[in-house]
Amino acid sequence: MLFLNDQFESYYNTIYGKRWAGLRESLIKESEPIPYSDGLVTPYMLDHASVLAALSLRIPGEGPILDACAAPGGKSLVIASIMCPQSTLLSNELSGERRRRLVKVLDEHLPPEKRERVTVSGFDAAAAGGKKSEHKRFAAILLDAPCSSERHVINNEKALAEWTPARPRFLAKRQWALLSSAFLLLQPGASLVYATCAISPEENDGVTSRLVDKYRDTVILDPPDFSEGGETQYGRIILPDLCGGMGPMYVARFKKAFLTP
Ligand SMILES: C[S@@+](CC[C@H](N)C(=O)[O-])C[C@H]1O[C@@H](n2cnc3c(N)ncnc32)[C@H](O)[C@@H]1O
Repeated sequence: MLFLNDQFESYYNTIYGKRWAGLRESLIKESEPIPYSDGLVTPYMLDHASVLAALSLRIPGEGPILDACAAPGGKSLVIASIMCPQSTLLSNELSGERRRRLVKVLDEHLPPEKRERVTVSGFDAAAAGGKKSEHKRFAAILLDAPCSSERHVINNEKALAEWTPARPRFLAKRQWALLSSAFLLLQPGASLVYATCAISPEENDGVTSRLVDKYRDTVILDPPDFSEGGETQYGRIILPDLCGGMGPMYVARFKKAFLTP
């Protein structure tokens, strides 16, 4: 079934030009998740682009890792499967209902020795940076932020009918609150990955550029290592039209510098 919204078409046509028709078609097709099974008790179905995003996080030798927006838990499983024995993972999710799903996913897929090092919490990750006591707490942070999710919107009649350009604008603001908060929670020298499944650059690079501008003395851009997709100004984006149906997935990676006195 093909749904249409003129504002949506015009917004993405302006951004992607001639590429939009093909990209649109690829977003309408169902994604094809594959079983991720490394270090898990039972495989979990994940889009390969999500695996690449989670694997982008530089895993510390020790210390607490935060998955700031974790439900339903696919990326937490990937991180838990590769984290070092001296590390713990805090899988955080604001929504109570989604948090219950997260716990179930972790319980079902992680072996006991990994599961006992993963804790689930439910704080507002956008507000956590406002607490000085939380600053520099984490040795690595994954922020897989709530986003435009155009692949969902384009396939959902109601969501598409309700779409206006205010949606990416609103979500970019929400992502900025989350990203700037996450940066404060990060230890000097630690790795931060900001990922979304949005194709709107107002989110993605638009949000990353605010971090780079605001913390220019302490943010170090650390582009992700994977080669899938294309480079953007600050990160990489995997789009389904040119990546065999994978994605969308935008990934930017940063390190926090040690400030010299
Ligand atoms: C893109 S989804 C995360 C997907 C997840 N990382 C995975 O791989 O399965 C974003 C999640 O962030 C949660 N969220 C939204 N705002 C939040 C906030 N302020 N603090 C914590 N979680 C939040 C949403 O409820 C949603 O479950």
